[in-house]
Amino acid sequence: LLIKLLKLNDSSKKSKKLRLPPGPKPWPIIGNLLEMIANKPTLRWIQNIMNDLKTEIACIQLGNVHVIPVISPSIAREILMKQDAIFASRPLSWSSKYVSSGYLTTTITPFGEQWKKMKRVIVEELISPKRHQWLHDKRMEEADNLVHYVYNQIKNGNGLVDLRHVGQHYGGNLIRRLLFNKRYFGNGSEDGGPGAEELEYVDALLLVVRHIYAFSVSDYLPWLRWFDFEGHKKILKKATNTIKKYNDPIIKERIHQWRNGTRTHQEDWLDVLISLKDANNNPFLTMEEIKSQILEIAVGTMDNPYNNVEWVLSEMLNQPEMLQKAIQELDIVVGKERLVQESDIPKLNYVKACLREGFRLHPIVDFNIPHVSMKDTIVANYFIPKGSHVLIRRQGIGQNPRVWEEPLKFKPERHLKKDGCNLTLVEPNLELFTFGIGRRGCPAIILGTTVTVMLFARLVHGFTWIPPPNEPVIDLTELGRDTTKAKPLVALGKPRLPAKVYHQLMN
Ligand code: HEM
Repeated sequence: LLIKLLKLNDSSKKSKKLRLPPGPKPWPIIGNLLEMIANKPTLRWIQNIMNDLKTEIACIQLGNVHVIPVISPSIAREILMKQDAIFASRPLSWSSKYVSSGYLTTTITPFGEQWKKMKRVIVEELISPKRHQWLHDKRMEEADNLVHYVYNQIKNGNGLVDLRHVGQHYGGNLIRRLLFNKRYFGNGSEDGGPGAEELEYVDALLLVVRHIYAFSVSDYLPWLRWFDFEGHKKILKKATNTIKKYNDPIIKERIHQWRNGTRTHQEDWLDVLISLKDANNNPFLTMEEIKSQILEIAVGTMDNPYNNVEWVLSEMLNQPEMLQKAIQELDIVVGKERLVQESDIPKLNYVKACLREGFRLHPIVDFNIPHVSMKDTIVANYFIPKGSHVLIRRQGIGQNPRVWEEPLKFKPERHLKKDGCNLTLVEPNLELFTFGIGRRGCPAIILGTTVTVMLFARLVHGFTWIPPPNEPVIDLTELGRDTTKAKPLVALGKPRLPAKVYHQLMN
């Protein structure tokens, strides 16, 4: 025991010699929380601190938590590749516990057996290449509905289309199709658009995304956990309950159908989750696990594709020669007699270069999901205490002037490889941050890529887009509190393929 204590003392002396990354001087107990409260939005406050200190890694103390924002690819690699095992946990917070029904899920669940169990289920059972193939027709159904809906909106209106709305509901439709094999919870809408239920559902999913890691004071001072100063808990409770209001009766009914033998054939992810068995042939997942994992998947798949496509189209409407290049590629690969198919994706390198550029310049949130250090460690010669929350800043990395030439310019060409081989949205060097890497990296690279490319390619190949008359140059201002576009992208659309291509969708 004595030797152990001496060793511990020695290593703690060593680590104390090392400094924490630079950051504002913290107050006792509360750290920099007062500054955080006084400098909303927190994202901009943290960006300003790093800019003022000219640092690529910082330390901001919120209560007793060291928050470590990072904008350097090499430091990100040190954290997510070299020391991946140390940084493989997630924060404990009221919000993540509530949304995951007590950490029963994958993405927001801290490192441990439950996370391992659920991640294995996702990787092996829901998104394996074989399962991806199995779900192909369902994805195509929603890709067709996307074109059908936009076509109807143009035909029945003045040609103006809210492309944020379209992208969000394509994401919502797709995830409901994969999870529950349905587009509508209620009667839906004949033109292919959302009904009142889907509008409520998608709004609730987006509210959860926005508030789950929203820097609530009570998450950093556990003795204040009963308070809800910012109102985040109220919003999260309401949004989570709205999602459950739609999901849970379907899940309950389906479990009942499998148990009483009225359902025997798997059609979607929900059937797969219910049918999993343990070594004794008992259900592998409890009803609570299925409910919370389904909620998390719905939340986690919503935001990236629509945000990426909205920004990329906005940038390209302001630089029509780029839009023309993408259309040219699509016309060469696909022609004008049919719609884009998933099998075209490997050949659409310019299209993928545009989407990569969107992920570099305009990721939906600057902060990646926090990674928590499970022991004291050293990164970039700085001391990182156990329990620190590392926030890889996706936009900080993507716009880092040390890494990218003219970092604020939208230039898809920078991603094109000379050998013309199949470009992907992945960045193994972390010089941009799309799916992450390592133990906590996104397991759904194929699905995420497919959804994003299909949304963009179908919109650009199926329709001609120009800015609306009242906004000849698309306003590229970001919302203050996060990196989404301040104003939804509305553009003037016109079908560009022969009428029969759209009419086939109506039959
Ligand atoms: C374009 C679409 C998508 C993008 C850009 C994306 C990006 C990300 C990112 C950045 C992370 C966090 C990585 C980290 O913590 O270091 C993540 C985690 C995750 N994503 Fe995705 N994602 C996408 C789509 C999806 C889809 C469709 C699913 C469906 C199953 C999914 C499932 C997950 C899961 C389960 C995790 C958590 C992994 C863990 O904590 O172990 N993602 N994703």
